[in-house]
Amino acid sequence: MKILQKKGYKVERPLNKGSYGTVVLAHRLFRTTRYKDSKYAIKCIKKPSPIFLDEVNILRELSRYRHRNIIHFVESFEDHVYYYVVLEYCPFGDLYECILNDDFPNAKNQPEMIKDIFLQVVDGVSHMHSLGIYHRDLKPENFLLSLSDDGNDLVVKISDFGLACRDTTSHEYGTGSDRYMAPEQFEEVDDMGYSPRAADIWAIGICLLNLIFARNPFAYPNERDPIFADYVLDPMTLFDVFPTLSQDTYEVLRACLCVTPEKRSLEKTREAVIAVNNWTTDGEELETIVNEDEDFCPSNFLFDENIIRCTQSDREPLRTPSLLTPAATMQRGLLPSKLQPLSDLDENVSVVSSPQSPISPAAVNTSDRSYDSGLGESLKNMHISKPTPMPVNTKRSPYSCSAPAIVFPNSIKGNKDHLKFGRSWCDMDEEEEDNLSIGSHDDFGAADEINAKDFGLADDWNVLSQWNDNA
Ligand SMILES: Nc1ncnc2c1ncn2[C@@H]1O[C@H](COP(=O)(O)OP(=O)(O)OP(=O)(O)O)[C@@H](O)[C@H]1O
Repeated sequence: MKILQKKGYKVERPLNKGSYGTVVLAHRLFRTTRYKDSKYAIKCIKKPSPIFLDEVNILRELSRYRHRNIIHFVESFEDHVYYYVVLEYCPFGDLYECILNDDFPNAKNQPEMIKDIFLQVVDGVSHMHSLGIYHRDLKPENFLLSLSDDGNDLVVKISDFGLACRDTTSHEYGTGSDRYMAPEQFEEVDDMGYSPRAADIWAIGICLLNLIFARNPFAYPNERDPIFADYVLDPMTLFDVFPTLSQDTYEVLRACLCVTPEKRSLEKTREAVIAVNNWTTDGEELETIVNEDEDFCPSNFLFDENIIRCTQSDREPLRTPSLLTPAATMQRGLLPSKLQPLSDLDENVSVVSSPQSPISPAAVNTSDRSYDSGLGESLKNMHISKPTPMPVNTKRSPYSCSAPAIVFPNSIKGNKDHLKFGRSWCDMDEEEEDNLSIGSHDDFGAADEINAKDFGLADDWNVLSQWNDNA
């Protein structure tokens, strides 16, 4: 019995690959009141999984409220190889891809778009926090994009709750993704733990910079990263890292990227976002022109095929796989095999980097967390020497240059060895001979063979295919 077919799903194609498995697009073979949509995303998580049960429990709770900015969970089941998590399908992929593909009109010509997206992120995070749920891995890959029911609005959905927790104080350090982690979350400084709520607020501040500049400010939030060290001394050094950063944007960052966790506030962040007129200083003229000519309309943007590329299965794998900490994964024999292909990140980074962002492939060592945030490499390529630390209160240092390109190193997930996997919710009787159907049909019903290699989606999909062959 093929479990997906038995459950009423037919797999169309892989969508993307995360750290714990492959996400596929499936359509419903038959509709009922429960399954109103024709298409669903199914996250296939290879067993054993240290995150599955927590993720499903949290998704289940969140889905009771059907908040528009939180991904909707439909159901979960399993067979002997995989756990399956069925989610609403977000046809426009994730924010990471949009940023890298330059699908989003940048900050200067679509300021309202950035504002709209970011306010939705704030809304989703506020809702989650009001339920006592903290995400701990907020990053552009985990913001999916969909359309409102009337088709007029772009809707952001927060997804991937694999690292979410309910603890108001967490002691799981190094959980999340380096570039998005709050400093107190990155490594243990004292025995006091950290607030996952405040850590989420930091992460969305980094996401805002991604949205506006397609760059990350810090490789990791530690003073070994010279940009972060400068930032701790004086947050205004961000004006050097992002020379066109506007004062309005800086005011938003002051509310969410405070080094002191207690000073971060979602409410203040929201207020500051609402007050933004210009995200960058170089867009003021253009903004006026755009705003005069045309009202902002997300649906125009979304349906323009030349602008947006929806989720494509031929795209590159994710740049931000979330991992268990190396020691924990190796001990458990859980090191995801997709770790090895991460070296291809280097080539892709150079492709997607803007011309003024001279990060060379060699500059980004994804297997080693000791790389710097790229400024040193940038300076080397620009034939100028590395700057000495900036004096406090200097608004512009002599080394103004772009921040490193948005590159996404490994996420490090906390050790969840303690988790046990209950099976009460699943289909215990459907564990044999279950497999994925890999035949797909185009819109006209023509069968189409899926070739995993073409999609660049490595191991899991190959396993699924072989498994299907052997069935
Ligand atoms: N509901 C969905 N609709 C469309 N695409 C989706 C959906 N869910 C996931 N995806 C795609 O699959 C990717 C991986 O999903 P997800 O982040 O849930 O997996 P993961 O294994 O937990 O990844 P991570 O490495 O971030 O921990 C997403 O970034 C997105 O591109």
